[in-house]
Amino acid sequence: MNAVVVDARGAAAPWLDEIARQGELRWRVHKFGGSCLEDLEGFRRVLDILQSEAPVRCFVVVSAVRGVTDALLGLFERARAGEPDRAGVELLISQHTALAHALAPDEARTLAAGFQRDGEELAWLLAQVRTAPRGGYGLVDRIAGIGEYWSSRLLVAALRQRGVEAQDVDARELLLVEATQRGADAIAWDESARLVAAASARWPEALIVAPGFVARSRDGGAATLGRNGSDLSAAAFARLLDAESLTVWKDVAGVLSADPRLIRRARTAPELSYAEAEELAAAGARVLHPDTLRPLRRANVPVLVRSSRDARQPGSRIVGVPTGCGAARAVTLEEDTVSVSVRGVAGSLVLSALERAGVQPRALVQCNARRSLDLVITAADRSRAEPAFAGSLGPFAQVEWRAGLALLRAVRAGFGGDARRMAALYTALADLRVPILGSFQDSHDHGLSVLIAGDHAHAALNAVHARLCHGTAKLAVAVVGTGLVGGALLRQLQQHPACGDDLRLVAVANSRSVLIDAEGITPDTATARLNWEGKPLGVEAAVAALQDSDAHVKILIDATPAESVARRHAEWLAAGVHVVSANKIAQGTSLARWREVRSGCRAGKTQYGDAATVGAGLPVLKTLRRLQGAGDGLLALEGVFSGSLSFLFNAYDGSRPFSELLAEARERGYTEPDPRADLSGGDVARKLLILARAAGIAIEETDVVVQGLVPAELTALPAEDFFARIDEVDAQIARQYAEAAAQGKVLRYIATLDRTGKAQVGPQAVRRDHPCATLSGADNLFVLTTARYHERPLVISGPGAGAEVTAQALLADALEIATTV
Ligand SMILES: NC(=O)C1=CN([C@@H]2O[C@H](COP(=O)(O)OP(=O)(O)OC[C@H]3O[C@@H](n4cnc5c(N)ncnc54)[C@H](O)[C@@H]3O)[C@@H](O)[C@H]2O)C=CC1
Ligand SMILES: N[C@@H](CC=O)C(=O)O
Repeated sequence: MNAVVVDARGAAAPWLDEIARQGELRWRVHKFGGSCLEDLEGFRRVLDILQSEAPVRCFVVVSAVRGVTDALLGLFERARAGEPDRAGVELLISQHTALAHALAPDEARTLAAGFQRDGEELAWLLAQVRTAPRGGYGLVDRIAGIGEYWSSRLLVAALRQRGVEAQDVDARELLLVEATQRGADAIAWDESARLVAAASARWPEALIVAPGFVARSRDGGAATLGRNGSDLSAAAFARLLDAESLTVWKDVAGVLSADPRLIRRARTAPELSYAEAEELAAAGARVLHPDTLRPLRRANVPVLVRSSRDARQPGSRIVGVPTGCGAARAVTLEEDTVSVSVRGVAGSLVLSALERAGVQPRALVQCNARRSLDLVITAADRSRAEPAFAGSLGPFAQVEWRAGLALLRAVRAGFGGDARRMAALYTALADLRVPILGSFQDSHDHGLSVLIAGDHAHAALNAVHARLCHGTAKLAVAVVGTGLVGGALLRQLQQHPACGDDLRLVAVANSRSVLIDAEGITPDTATARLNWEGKPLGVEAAVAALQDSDAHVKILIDATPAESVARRHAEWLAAGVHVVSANKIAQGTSLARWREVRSGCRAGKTQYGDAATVGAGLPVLKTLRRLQGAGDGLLALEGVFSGSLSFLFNAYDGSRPFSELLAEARERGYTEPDPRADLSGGDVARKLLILARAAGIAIEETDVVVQGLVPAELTALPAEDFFARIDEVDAQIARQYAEAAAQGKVLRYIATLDRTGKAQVGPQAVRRDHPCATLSGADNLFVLTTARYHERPLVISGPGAGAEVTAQALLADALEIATTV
């Protein structure tokens, strides 16, 4: 079956039919720059990447080995100066021969012989340079392109050595260029398309490798595509092959949100539009040349920019309509600029004067009504612009210059129309007390530029980048525990609209490993990445990641049952990290530990989110605290505080063993990781202690009378042995149930507390119409009698266990802290 090919260019493109006839599989084009092929290790990384691509149809475009094109141009210049450098030629031959021996021993001799032959030809060409017409420049394309041929041959041989079917093709037989044009405009698209279609019909189902940078001019001579020409070659092949994608492999992780030399925390922009990427390129970001993007944009071929040094990273994706969060894709800074304000003449006159002087304005605002034009040019261009104005603007023009400025640009489509984003930019500058001397929205609305004094430039870039590109960095979160509750939390985080923007997940940990990513972890991928990339660093590493983060609010979420994690809560709180916990140990064990948490909060001016620890997020603690705050003291508290025990006793009627119901409660995620924590009454006792202390009743663990359901001899057994003897629990429950039934009652696991601190938890036989007897599922019940809720108590009831409700309590606590800090 033939693939249906739609010509995204909207023009007739007969060659596409030919490509389509060759089968359903679309090509993926890969481009490896010299930085990827810098040495043996670089080649090996490239080979690994390509091996993992099979069996997709790959068309690979390669640059010369790093430094080789410059070396060839150096040889050319020395030849022009009459200093032929035979040793330089030999050096290149031996460099490539060594690579051949290491990468493809089976074909090394043939490759070496080829390099030697080409080397002889190179030496001959260099010898002709001095006497050749046009100062030898007619030969430079033949000389400069040799490196690409050599690296493509090396790569093919190395692939074959690894058993990958590969074939090299000569790009000079496929890409035709007009000598009079430059960049993408130079490519003779229709003729090149016919050549590619005809050649590709003969290509086997193999990986094809072509040298980048080189092409053929219409007169049949060798041509090259200029500096960074390999990127353009790859873009041209991607368009001509109607490729599924073009991946440009570099030594950086993608398109960065700022110049990494200025912003240490510059991060990879996950997605950009072609226009945004072009805007960045025009603003000087060394990503992809706009010439590379233009043909792809027209053909709508997605471009991936990835690092061959870390092929696991997804890199940046450049597409027609990007999605994703983040207020700006990137922030750029042009230093050494000057502003010029011209009044009293038509703007068109000013612009043509600049054009004649060869000066490209970096930003401009025209006000027709006031016949004024404000524009920004580079300081270097001023020496050409000033005389041009003097000669052509006439006597009425008022020209005002201001030097020592910098142009800071936030790149993102629609930025200038989004009040929230603009406000974020202005606020970042206002916080630094940096005056905005002018603001310029580009005509295509791909971003907004502001003009500031040059001496503020770096601080301003930092602040704007932190505010716009790092999410708003309002809230950084570390999640410890990725089990039932932690897993549900990660899913909820993924769905939350603030995620990735205002809220950044910087660390995830479980009992085995920790994953840190200051740029933000996509919650969806967190567990997979933790398993794959995590390191056994301990929870402290997650806390350090929070502390390193530039977010305004840093929150550690504890979704573990671990004592070792709970033990550190107070310390982290004191160090400025807010803690949100489902883990009840820090507040529900000794009074001293509860007090440490309180003093941690005071010392670090931090908050402790504990809604999940009682009633799985039912608004019990919050209500109790509000009553306390208003002077309404607790007189008594009674109810069912365990979701799992509620479920067990609501369902138990003697027809199924208690242990069978326990298995179901575990399956539903109601029990503690070790269900004996529930059956022993320990979990309920912890909740009672947390509630009592929140109500100002400072009782100790030993003050709670606990009657459990686990026979004493089973409490200390390893879990496996306990489950092997679970029928002993069944027998005990069956007995207690029968005794209660004989009195016309049912069993419920009830907690009680009075204002004197008398506290107990345990099974009770209650009448069938008792409020605790009328619950269903895993519902909890909290009956609060207070000074003001005296005649009729305040009752809170609802699901008291389960991963989803518990996770939402954690998330809600974290968001509440973020908004109240
Ligand atoms: N299941 C429920 O309905 C509710 C549970 N909770 C509490 O939530 C917490 C988690 O419960 P589940 O998710 O059911 O447990 P789980 O056993 O499914 O998951 C526990 C997670 O914590 C990690 N962990 C254990 N020790 C650790 C350590 N020392 N350092 C780092 N990570 C460690 C484990 O690797 C695992 O990822 C418990 O404290 C539980 O009491 C609170 C309210 C309701
Ligand atoms: N295991 C607990 C879960 C919530 O804390 C319970 O059963 O209530």
